[in-house]
Amino acid sequence: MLPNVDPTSTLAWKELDLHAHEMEARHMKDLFAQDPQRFEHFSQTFEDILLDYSKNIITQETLDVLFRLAEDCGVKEATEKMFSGETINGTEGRSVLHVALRNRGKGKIMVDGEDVMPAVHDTLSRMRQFSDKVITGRHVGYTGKKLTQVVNIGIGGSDLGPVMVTEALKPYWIEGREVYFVSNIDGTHLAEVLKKVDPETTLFLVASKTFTTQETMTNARSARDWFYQRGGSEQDVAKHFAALSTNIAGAQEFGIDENNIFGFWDWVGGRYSLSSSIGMSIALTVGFEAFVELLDGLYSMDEHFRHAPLAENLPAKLALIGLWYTNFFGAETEAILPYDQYLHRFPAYFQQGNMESNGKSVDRNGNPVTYETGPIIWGEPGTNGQHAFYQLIHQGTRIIPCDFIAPASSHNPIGDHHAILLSNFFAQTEALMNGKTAQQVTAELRKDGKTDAEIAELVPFKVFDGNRPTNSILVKKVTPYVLGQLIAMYEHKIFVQGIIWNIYSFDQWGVELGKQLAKAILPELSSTDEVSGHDSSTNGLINAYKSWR
Ligand SMILES: O=P(O)(O)OC[C@H]1O[C@](O)(CO)[C@@H](O)[C@@H]1O
Repeated sequence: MLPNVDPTSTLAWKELDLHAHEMEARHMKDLFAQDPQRFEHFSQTFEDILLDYSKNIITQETLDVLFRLAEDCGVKEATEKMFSGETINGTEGRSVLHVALRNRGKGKIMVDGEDVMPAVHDTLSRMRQFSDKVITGRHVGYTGKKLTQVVNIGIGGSDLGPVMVTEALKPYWIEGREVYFVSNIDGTHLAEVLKKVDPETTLFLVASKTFTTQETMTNARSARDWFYQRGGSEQDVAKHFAALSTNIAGAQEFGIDENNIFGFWDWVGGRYSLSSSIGMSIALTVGFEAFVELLDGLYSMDEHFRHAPLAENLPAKLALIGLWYTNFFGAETEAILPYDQYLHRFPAYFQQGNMESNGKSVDRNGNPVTYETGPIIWGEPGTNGQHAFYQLIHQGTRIIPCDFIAPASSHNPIGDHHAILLSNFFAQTEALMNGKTAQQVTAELRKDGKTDAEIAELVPFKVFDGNRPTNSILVKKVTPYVLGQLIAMYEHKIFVQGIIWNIYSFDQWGVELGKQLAKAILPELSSTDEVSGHDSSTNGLINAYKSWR
């Protein structure tokens, strides 16, 4: 059982409430002026990752009380429970053990009295054999050609992780390999991918934890039909289709050869599954060695998270700083802004990771929470975002804490591109923190030869209040290892926040209602009768669709 503490009942929460009122009146500029060593005091390096959290509206006192809140809510105790396989996913009665998938240590991890590590190692070794065979051409297609194209069919956690990682690790792709992803039920997604691949050289991965997800199964069946229409036979499915799933029977029923079924376990949440067999598309694209480096990175951050005290714990710090704004400053959203084109799906990946985990309004006792929980997560790579939505971050009415992420070294050191990119990163966080005063604006306008009247008119529009919080995450280079560390850092951030908010972070009941209703509506779309059983808006939309199609 997880600790069960209403965070608002703790002294720390009450102190934070009062302290936030004081801090609202402070400007980060002054905090920097008062402490010339603020960067040293509010930054931490872990291996090749530097987290600078000095540009936040915090003092050491803020952090101390936040750490106390985490202690009072049992974060450390809960962490141990997760790592030791306790049933912490209360509403589904499951352990939460994505950390076992990348446990590179020798320790056992027990679930219901059984060590899960032998099965994890066994699956990894089957994945290694299979990916090696496909890459080297020892597993070939039905006409004897090498399978150089991979199409991963999956959605949500069975798609976003592999998409994000394969994109992030593009510089590590094995030459000649191609990977495509089909997730949306919109036939366009599948059709456009199928235009690019050749049935003789394509390996389809049906990635679904449950092997029942409507979108995935529909896409998989259509892909198999396409394969048949282009000369593949039922026997050939064994060469061209593999399944990544906990539902072995379902995969067999689909016709997938048991040698091509790579299982995982119900204690792996979909959105935490990229290091399970769901990562097969990653291994097939960058090779198994690089996949193992990714696992090593995940493991190193898991170990750091598990053992470092809260005051030296990167995921815990990110979690607490985020919670500070969500619960005490009214922040509704958080932006993740990678200054690395390869990381362009990182925000989308953690949009699911965070919002599906902590988008909850009932606590672990089943009572409505009286405080805000998971923020809205969004983001785009810099510098594109600068020319799109940064205006609102700088001068809008809302506070939007932002994480800026960048590598010091680019995989593509063309001319001065990387220096320009990083100058923008540094400039943005500086501008968001410092802002620009009316005096500064006035002086600039005067220099430009504006009259006093013009200056008076323009100043209000050109002032930046600043005091907009950012975390800067600078890494040496985005390698598979560092990427693994970044992923685990954000995963554990989500975990810490969920524990403090006293919610269950590893279920997702909120996605069920829409699925149920869609199933009920589907037959109504093909009937000729006018639909009248819904509210007038839903009836009206369905009937308009039927008359227009
Ligand atoms: O891997 P599956 O079982 O197809 O599920 C896909 C996704 O659907 C969800 O259950 C939400 O609808 C996610 O949690 C999951 O990642």
